[in-house]
Amino acid sequence: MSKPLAIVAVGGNALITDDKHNSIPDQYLSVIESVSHIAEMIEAGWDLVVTHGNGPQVGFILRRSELAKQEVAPVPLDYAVGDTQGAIGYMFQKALNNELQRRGMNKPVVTIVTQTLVSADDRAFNNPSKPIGAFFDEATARQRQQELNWTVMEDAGRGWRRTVASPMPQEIIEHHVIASLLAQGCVVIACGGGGIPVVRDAKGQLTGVEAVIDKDLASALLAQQLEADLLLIPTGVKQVAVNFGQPDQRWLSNLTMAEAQELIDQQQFGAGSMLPKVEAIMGFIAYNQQHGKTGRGLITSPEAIRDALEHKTGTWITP
Ligand SMILES: NC(=O)OP(=O)(O)O
Repeated sequence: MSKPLAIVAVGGNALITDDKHNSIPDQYLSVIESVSHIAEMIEAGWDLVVTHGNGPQVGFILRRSELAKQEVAPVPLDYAVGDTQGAIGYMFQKALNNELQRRGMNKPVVTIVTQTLVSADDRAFNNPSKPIGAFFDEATARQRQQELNWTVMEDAGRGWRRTVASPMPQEIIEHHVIASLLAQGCVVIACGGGGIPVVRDAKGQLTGVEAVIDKDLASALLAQQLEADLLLIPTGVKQVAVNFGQPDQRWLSNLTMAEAQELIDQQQFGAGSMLPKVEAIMGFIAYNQQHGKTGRGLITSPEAIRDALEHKTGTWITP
């Protein structure tokens, strides 16, 4: 009997504990911490694809490129996404290799440069809404907007950031390769930063485009294409809450699709924080409902994954 398959989608922000700890070695320490929980799932019998965000990191690459523009040619955004797939994938690959070896598990780990198909007509290209890079105060963000032609926005109460276009993912181009590697017993790291956004012309040729895809949406699409049993989105809290941060805050163990939609309509989930996670999982569940599949969705913190899989905590989203 084949093992159950989980897609685990780790956020790029989760690798950066605060703005004083955003160096590559600091990020690697965060990766080491998160892979210990991921390795527990592998030990418990799951096949795994680890996907990851790249919001802060891709912004850092663009900023380095901007600062060095007198000396070296700039990095186009699709290549910057590719750069983050390599660098963050390397962190997860190395840390997972070491953690599995420490646990006596001989399992290959591999990172796949992943392209994600988007539509050239996606209206997101006219409305840059994906925050990337560092957080600033409003005055600094506005200054960069004027001087460097950035688009900027306030990000979920945490500060101001640069924004780029974030079109809807339509297809994970390499999903058959990922499935084949899973069948060979590999742990696969894929869809980094939501995948490198590409468009396909009438002759089937792919061209990279300047955007950053939401990693939760790309992970949900990959979960559909691989017919995964679980889409797991680790985040900063053990459970989703209603009235988050208020005296009447209430943690949720289970959310049906109808309940989740009602809470979205009540604007209970923050744009750019819990909302995209809930919506991504709802998209996965809706696809499963339409196609007679049973895959489920779970939101919890990395350290609570084991308990959440035993339904002791976490928020499960179900039909
Ligand atoms: N690409 C992406 O969604 O990255 P973050 O999760 O880091 O924002």
